[in-house]
Amino acid sequence: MASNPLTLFDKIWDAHVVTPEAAANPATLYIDLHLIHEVTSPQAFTVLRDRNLPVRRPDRTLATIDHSTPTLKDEDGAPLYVNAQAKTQVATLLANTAEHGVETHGWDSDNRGVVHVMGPELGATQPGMTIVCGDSHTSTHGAFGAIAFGIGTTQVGHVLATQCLLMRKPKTMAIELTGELVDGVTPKDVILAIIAEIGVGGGTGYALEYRGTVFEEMSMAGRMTVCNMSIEAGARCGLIAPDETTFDFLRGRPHSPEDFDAAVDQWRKLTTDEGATFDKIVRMDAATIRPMATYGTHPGMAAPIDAPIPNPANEADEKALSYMQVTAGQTMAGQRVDRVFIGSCTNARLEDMRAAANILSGRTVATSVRAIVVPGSESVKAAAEAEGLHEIIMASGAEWREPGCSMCIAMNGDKAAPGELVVSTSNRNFAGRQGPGARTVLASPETAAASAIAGVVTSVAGLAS
Ligand SMILES: CC(C)[C@H](C(=O)O)[C@@H](O)C(=O)O
Ligand code: SF4
Repeated sequence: MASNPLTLFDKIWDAHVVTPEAAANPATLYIDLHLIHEVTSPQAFTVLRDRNLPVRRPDRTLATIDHSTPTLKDEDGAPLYVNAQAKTQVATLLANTAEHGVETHGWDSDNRGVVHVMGPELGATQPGMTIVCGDSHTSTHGAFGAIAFGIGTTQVGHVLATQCLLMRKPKTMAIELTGELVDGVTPKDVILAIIAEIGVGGGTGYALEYRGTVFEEMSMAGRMTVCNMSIEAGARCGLIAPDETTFDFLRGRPHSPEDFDAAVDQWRKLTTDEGATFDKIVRMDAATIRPMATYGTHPGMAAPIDAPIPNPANEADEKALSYMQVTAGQTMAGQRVDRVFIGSCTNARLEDMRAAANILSGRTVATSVRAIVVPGSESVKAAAEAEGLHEIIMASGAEWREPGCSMCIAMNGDKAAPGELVVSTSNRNFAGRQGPGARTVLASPETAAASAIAGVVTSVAGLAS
């Protein structure tokens, strides 16, 4: 046992403290990587300009355009912006990053993508780092054993100017999954089950560490899906200790360390020491998890697809069920589907595209359903097309779009109509998230694809072959 056993979170935190926390003030934390996108950066750059400040470390800043970018182009290949505001946002980011010398993946980049898909693909996301972005799903990058969390626009300005952030140290919570997953249960089902168990506020004030064989055996894409939704449990961040799977993923990527083997030697130390204590431990049996779907208006309102929707616990739950047009005792299985969205920083990696294509292959999307498949990045799109996945997807009747946040946030032209039910692989099912009055059901790519075929919510197992 180490003399002073530490959690993974503590090790990374301690290595980045510039000035320690005191009763009166938070710690000053050094930030290794700052990811930026067009929605939360414009004001921050304006502040820099007003104060005549440069970007402190352009080399530790990486930009993309994703939220406001349309997923459709005109005949000449020009993006079909939904409105002038979206176009301006993108133009503003490109101008700001050009002025400050920040590496930017705009329309002309083969690596442009949703920020949380792109960072890892470039190898910019690495174990042991502190990573921030003006975006709540920055927790995704914790999949590599990094402390990664979302910040507000004011803080984006602080980091651009100083490469540091003021922050109080969160408490630590271990999420230990023991036992084996049942066949057909995906990482998305795992994280939806975890949030259903601990609640949308269950992680508030904590950094989560996902532990146990289930996560050790999970692919990087799966780990990113899990860590992505840590924020939906209220947690600041969520992380998984790096291992051979992590190192294999990062080897040879554009931003990976030059002396890779030396880096791996350091990264191997990034585990929670035996005997280290967490402020809280949650234990769950992996074998009890089933394919999940949400039935309400926050990600914690999730249940196995075939299980009865629970009785509302309070007025808010009642309102949520009424918004979703479902009643307690019904199952989500069998609910009529209008749209399917397979995409977002939760589930738009190559593995997710493969999972969707695998279900759609040789089948036809129900005539009553409009399904869109949106790769998370240009690299995912290219890799999927090289495998012919786009052809399988389009042959089923689903649309194959340009990379971006798309219908996850509906600020780019992709949205559902009032009352429509969308089975979505994204991470938020808040009222109106996918368009005013739209009803969102969060699920895995497998479930979303199966539901597109069936025309009703169904797990893959429930799909008549
Ligand atoms: C637009 C952005 C600030 C927002 C976030 O912080 O997460 C978005 O990405 C989301 O998923 O709701
Ligand atoms: S895909 Fe959705 S959750 Fe992810 S960054 Fe974009 S809007 Fe946010």
